[in-house]
Amino acid sequence: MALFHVARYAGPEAAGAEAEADGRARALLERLQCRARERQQQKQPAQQEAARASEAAGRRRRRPRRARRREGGGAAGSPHEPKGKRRKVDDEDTGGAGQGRGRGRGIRVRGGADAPPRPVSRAGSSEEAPGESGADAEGAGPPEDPGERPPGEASGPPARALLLGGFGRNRAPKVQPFLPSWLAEPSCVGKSVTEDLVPIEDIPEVHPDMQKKLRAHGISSYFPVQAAVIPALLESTANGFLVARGGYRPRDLCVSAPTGSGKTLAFVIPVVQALLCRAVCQVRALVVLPTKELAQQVSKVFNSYTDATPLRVALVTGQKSLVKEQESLVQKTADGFRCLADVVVATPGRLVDHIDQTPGFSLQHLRFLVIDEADRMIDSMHQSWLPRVVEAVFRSDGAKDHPLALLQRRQPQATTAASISCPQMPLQKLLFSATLTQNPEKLQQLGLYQPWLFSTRLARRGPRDADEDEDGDSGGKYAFPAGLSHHYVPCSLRTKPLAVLHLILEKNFSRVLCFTNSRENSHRLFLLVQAFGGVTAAEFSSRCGPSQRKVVLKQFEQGKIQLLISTDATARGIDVQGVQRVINYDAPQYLRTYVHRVGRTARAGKTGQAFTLLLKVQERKFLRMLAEAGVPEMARHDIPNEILQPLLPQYEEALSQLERAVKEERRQKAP
Ligand SMILES: Nc1ncnc2c1ncn2[C@@H]1O[C@H](COP(=O)(O)OP(=O)(O)OP(=O)(O)O)[C@@H](O)[C@H]1O
Repeated sequence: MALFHVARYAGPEAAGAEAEADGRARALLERLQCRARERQQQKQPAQQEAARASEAAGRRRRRPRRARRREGGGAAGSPHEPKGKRRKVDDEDTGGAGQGRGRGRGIRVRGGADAPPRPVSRAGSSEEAPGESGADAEGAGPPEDPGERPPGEASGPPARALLLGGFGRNRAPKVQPFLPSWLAEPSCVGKSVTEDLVPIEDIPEVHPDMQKKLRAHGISSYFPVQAAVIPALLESTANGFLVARGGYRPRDLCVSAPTGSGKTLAFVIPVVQALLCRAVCQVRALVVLPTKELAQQVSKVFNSYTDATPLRVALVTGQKSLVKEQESLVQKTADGFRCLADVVVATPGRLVDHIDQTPGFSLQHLRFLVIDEADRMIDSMHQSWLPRVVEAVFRSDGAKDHPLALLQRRQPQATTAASISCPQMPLQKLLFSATLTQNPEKLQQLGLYQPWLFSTRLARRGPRDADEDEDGDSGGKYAFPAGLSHHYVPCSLRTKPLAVLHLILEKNFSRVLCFTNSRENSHRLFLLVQAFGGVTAAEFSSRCGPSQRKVVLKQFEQGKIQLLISTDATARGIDVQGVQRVINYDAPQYLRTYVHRVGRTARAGKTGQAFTLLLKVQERKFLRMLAEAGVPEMARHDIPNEILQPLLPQYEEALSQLERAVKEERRQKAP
């Protein structure tokens, strides 16, 4: 854009000869340019300072405001213009130099190459911010007569000129995510439950009586996770469970190992052994699990290792009435209450009910808090069960002047000479899962003390990786049982049930656990399979009552049910012997769900197969998710239409039966 208009200067002098005027104008122009340069050089330090300030202010300003200023304004007298600046412009306007001075300063910059054109006279005053260099204005648009530049002046901005702008947001420096060292450098646990076995006698810390019990249960060697965790846990109870070694608080343990790798015994054995030396029955170990069935399974394992000992195990899941459960926890005596359970296995909701409503139920002597399926339990933290437990553990009985008040448990604080001079029973948290989160933020909710991680998988780079599991994405983060083979079956929505029937009938699959994504899907598939006939099937979901679920699981375990159609209620932890195949009728949305579902087979070193039925639209995403998860190989298993053809007539008949059954159910439900 034009910087100045020589003709306007030429005006008064042009009365005589135009050429003379032209010459004078040029001379004047050169003089002005010289003066401008001189001033520029004099002002350089101040300008640089101001430019820095302006740049900083520019960065703070929001973009639309900047744009407004550029457009409107800066015009002299603009209400947006700072007062000082306006005054300066006014001074210049009245200073007599008029356009000449304006030109001197007019060699100032425009806000940017894309700023809208403005009248020359305003251009001079609108960009009056100190430190702006007019030289750039020349650079911003060609001068009307480039030949009139002073010799040596380049057409581009001079080297020391300051450009307005630089408002572009500077990118914040990238922060490298990092994991706390306990997460980044776990104690590695062997993966193979067939090769990395440790004979029972190689861990002498386990009491001979306990070893005998293990052998009686058919266990001659420890699985890798047990060989790592049992000694670590026993070490923290080496002086009895009341005081940790040296009076120091023991570290909390986190264990991440594949499904079916024996995590349950990894805590049952040391906890039982530690409590065997207790004198008075108190709740010393609390195991919290997400589902009733799982709690029942774990309490069964505790029972099998505590029978013929004075230790008592109570199960509180809501399967029995509150009163019945209360009777298994406490007994009213003449002088108060007597505790009846050393180990309590509970679901979180029912546990809180007992903390609130069971008189005499105390957790003040709790030594071990086991959180099984820990990642799932962290998800249920909104129920606030953990703060309630911790509060109950450190509940004070009042009476500070009581002689035993000194020995009363207090919330742990920093370890100091004073704090260890009066040792108290520690509370140790033990976390177990096949898909333990590595997200430090999530783990922080558990208030772990110097946690120690045992893991079969490689350390992760950063918490970002750890976060991804919730999005269903990961990078080789979970270990799968070695004996598990993964398959997928491409099919359409219509042929999905047929594919299941084909796998069971034609391939002679027995003891199959089939997962759907909702209880409605489970129910309908069950009705359809029943209507089709030839398969002993059952359903397992929240549609069934607890007792019905218990019966179904038992029958499935006994081999009386060929196909168990279930929601994710059985996806975690359930240990049913002899499950040879898992079918994902509905593809799981998240990797964690996949890991747990397929982990119901190929347990304890056995082999198993997992089939996932995939619609065309699901194929790419699902296969990518598993590839990134480190699934060794995903075999494609095509079922050609010709194979399904013979099943079709029976299938069509079953479909119409299903339709009638669904209608009938709706009719019955209708008010
Ligand atoms: N040392 C061992 N030798 C032989 N069998 C074992 C051993 N330890 C555990 N098992 C058996 O392995 C099976 C799986 O164990 P467990 O249920 O503890 O696995 P898990 O790691 O907790 O699996 P999930 O993550 O699915 O809950 C059980 O049937 C158990 O009896």
